[in-house]
Amino acid sequence: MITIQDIGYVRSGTADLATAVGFAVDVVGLELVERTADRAYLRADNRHHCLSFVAGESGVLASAFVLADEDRLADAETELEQAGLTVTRGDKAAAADRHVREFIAFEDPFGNVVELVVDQKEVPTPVNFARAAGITEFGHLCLDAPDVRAAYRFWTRHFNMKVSDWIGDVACLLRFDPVHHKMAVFQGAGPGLCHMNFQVATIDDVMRNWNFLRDNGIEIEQGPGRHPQSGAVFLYFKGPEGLTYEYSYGVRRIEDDAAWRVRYFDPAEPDAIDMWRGPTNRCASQPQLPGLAAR
Ligand SMILES: O=C(O)c1cccc(O)c1O
Ligand SMILES: [Fe+2]
Repeated sequence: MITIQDIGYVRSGTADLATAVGFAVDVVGLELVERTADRAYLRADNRHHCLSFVAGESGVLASAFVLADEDRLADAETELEQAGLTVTRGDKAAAADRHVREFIAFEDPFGNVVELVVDQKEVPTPVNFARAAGITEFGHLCLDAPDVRAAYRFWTRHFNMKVSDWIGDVACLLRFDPVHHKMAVFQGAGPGLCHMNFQVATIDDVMRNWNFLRDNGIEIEQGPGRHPQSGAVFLYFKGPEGLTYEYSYGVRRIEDDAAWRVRYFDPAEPDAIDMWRGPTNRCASQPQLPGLAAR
């Protein structure tokens, strides 16, 4: 069993570094920590970064989770290899590029590249947010997979993940600490990053951000709404090259693990992911729950 302590970062390729960084800073509100000719690192909390852009082909390169130490990393490598996966060890330069001490990489059964890292650099300086979006932290990441049930089996068999809620067989919300989910899998045609989430401090931040995004002509994909699963008030919007961002406030915590009963929501219901039944504007690259076809 591989014990994940936290989510680490999303690493994304971009064909237009300046535009990707401009959006992450000026629109999302993240702090630009470091920028070179072909790299940019952005942060939302005390992690050195939770999002990095690499100049080149656009598209997600990896999603990272944090393990406790190098012995756990070695055990993870063994377990994944025994499960038949190909695992590669990052060399010193690659680790430095990720601001971690050590890492391994593998592809999940659907081709999502996952990195398991040890000692992600912590930056104690308060985050110098580019915009007062109210961000408190990198909240969760959501991967795509064609078979969400199989993804659930993979992530719960080899990792300390538990399902918190299902949305039919099209979405699975997973936890590894008291937060309702820091990882999710949504049905998609192939591998991919469905979205990355940032928690904001208040419901007012969600609504202020909504107005800010609309005033600036940003494509709102869905929300403001309230997820019936985590209870969070959310807003999805689209960044350059199809990267979907989510702000949310008020995610539920599951303090009594043993007492939690997994729930199974019907994706055909109009309130499957938004109890307010608000409009949606999701496009082909996004998971489209059957009940949410453009209304
Ligand atoms: O927060 C949630 O419950 C949630 C539900 C459906 C889809 C999501 O992205 C979520 O974050
Ligand atoms: Fe989400």
